[in-house]
Amino acid sequence: MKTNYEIRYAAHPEDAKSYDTKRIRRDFLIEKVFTPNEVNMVYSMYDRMVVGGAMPCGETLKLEAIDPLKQPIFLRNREIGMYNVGGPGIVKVGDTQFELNYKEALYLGSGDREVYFESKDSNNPAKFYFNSLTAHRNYPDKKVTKQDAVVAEMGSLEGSNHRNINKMIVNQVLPTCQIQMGMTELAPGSVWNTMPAHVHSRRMEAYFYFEVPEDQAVCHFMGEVDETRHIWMKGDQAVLSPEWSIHSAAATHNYTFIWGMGGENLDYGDQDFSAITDLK
Ligand SMILES: O=C[C@H](O)[C@@H](O)CC(=O)C(=O)O
Ligand SMILES: [Zn+2]
Repeated sequence: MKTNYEIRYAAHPEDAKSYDTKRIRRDFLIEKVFTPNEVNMVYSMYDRMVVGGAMPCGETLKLEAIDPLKQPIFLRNREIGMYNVGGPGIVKVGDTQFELNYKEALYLGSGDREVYFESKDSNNPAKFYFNSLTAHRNYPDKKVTKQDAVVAEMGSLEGSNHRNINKMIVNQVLPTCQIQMGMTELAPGSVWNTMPAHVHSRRMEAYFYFEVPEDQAVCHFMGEVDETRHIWMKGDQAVLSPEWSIHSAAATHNYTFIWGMGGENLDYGDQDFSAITDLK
């Protein structure tokens, strides 16, 4: 197995205004989340969230304590939330193991346990997408499925944004230090997420898009309300959303995405919305 990581620094919104396409993509887009038998991580300076993916194809992959942590064990000072977006998989943590099927989630609290990822069938590999944030106390590990979710049905087909927001690793379901994660599924015919758009300067966020057909694309919008930019994305890619940025997308097909947040509070509803007609 191999672990790859990179550090991403945070940007001032005044500076980000002048970024060209290449720079926006380099700083915010995470193109390669999954590579067979590798663990990929981006250590972001936005609330020190680590965004990554593990795709075991016959090998057992370890969640290694990458150098920027300066810790011997990944979970020593961190909690992690993850989703399996591939075939049936197993996550081993200490003496316990969790079976995660498609779209099932797992929260692991901080503490000195090693984490290993496995697939049940290397021909149909599991793909674990994860977000990790610093944590200064332990909360119990918990597998979370859609049955446990707090579901918000939003939008309409007429508005091209009919979707279910499945709030899964959130404070109504289980205690966490910082992380709040969920999965939003768009109905066929709907392509817009998070419109009207919002910001929450109390929390940063990461989006991971999947269930996007190979020949289709997602146009993710970011930036300040009156200074937006876009990033064209494919399926199985993630994007960082600074605390000053909107985060919304339209695609050429319906899709599903996983959102994860960290920062000042655990209040999902603490969002500052802007009128659709105020976007520039
Ligand atoms: O702060 C919350 C996040 O941006 C998402 O949960 C929004 C979302 O899934 C949607 O409206 O489709
Ligand atoms: Zn948000």
